[in-house]
Amino acid sequence: MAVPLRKATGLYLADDVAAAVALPLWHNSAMDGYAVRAADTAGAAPGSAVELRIIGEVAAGDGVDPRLERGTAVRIMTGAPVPSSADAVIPVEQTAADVVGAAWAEHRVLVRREVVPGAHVRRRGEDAAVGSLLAHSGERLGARRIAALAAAGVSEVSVRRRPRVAVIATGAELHTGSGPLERGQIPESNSVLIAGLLAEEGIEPVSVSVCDDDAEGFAARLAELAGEVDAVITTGGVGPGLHDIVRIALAIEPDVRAVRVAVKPGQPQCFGRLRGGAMIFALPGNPVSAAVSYELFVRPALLRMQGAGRLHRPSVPAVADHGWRGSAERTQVLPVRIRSTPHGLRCSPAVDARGYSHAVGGHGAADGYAIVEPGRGDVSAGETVETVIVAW
Ligand SMILES: Nc1nc2c(c(=O)[nH]1)N[C@H]1C(S)=C(S)[C@@H](COP(=O)(O)OP(=O)(O)OC[C@H]3O[C@@H](n4cnc5c(N)ncnc54)[C@H](O)[C@@H]3O)O[C@H]1N2
Ligand code: MOO
Repeated sequence: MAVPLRKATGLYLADDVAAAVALPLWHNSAMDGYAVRAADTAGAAPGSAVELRIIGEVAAGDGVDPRLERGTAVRIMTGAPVPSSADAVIPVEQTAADVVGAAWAEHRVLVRREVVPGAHVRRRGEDAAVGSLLAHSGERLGARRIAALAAAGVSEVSVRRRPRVAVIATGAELHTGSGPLERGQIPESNSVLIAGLLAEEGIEPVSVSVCDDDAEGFAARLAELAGEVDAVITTGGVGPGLHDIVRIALAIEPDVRAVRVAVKPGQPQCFGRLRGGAMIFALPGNPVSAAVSYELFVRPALLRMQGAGRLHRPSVPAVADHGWRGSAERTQVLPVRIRSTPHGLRCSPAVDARGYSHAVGGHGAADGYAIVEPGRGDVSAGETVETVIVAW
């Protein structure tokens, strides 16, 4: 879909974008000074100044093109078009004026240094030629890229639309109101987490709801959403428990699989496509498991739906400040605090590595995750691990 450039921040390009005009648009001055013919400054030196006659002035925004004859100069300001008959600019500081004490000359300027052709001239197209590609399909339109396109005369871009996403947190224990917590109740946080993670990607969920462990009500809500949205993200209810209604409701879906992924935390999940058309990402209820699963599986899928060229964040090595217990058979994804030092990144566990799928508090202080491959065993202080920074 085509959108005005100024409304496209955070969206992904559907097409390559070429410069509509050259950058810079025309030869222009890099300095406040005098436009000259470089040849006219031949022999100029501190002891033997060359005098040039001033025939005019060009300020930024002026459309004039004064014609320089031999031995003449034009006052010119930064960004103004260099007269077609000039080939260099001399900064005002490298000249002397015809009035004692004045910075700028009125009629004649004294030049005390030779200049070469092209000096202080920003050449047409030196940054980008007309028609050259400034952005490519699949790239995210950040502020810098948008500014580049605006400068190159682009006013509209073709982008992929953001996916429509619904979020449902499930669990009879979840308390969303402001009243007192009864025994067995906990404040609901997963829908806040998932809606927030979506917002970080620029996606405003079309609906966010919290559902108690009523299997029929959940199935009905899911059927309703399946035809309306591109993806449904649920949390909780995927374990083998008696009340794990998400797993139970999804069992009748032919294109949804219940899996146990080899990641700690985040084992039980259900993924696939609902009969109504939407993708379903049924994440485990433990808050850190839900966050890790979103990062590993949901975020890349949502980026893919938008045609993004980069699906994964870069992983960066960091040295462990403190050791921790590893995970024998599964890939361990450990919330870590990360700090930058003159010798590189350092990391330390933000949670107790022995068990943290529930540790929503420590997870909140994490800057990223350490990704420890299966079979590596415990990580000792001083060892290097790969980390992915998710909040900084
Ligand atoms: N017998 C077994 N029990 C469990 C297994 C297993 O394999 N066998 N797996 C464990 C693992 S690992 C996980 S993860 C969980 C997955 O269970 P569910 O997806 O059914 O999650 P719940 O039981 O609904 O909740 C787990 C935990 O998280 C809290 N929670 C859930 N939703 C929210 C929310 N929206 N906001 C805040 N906190 C939430 C919930 O209170 C539980 O403490 O199963 C294990 N058990
Ligand atoms: O594998 Mo569960 O998702 O740890 O907590």
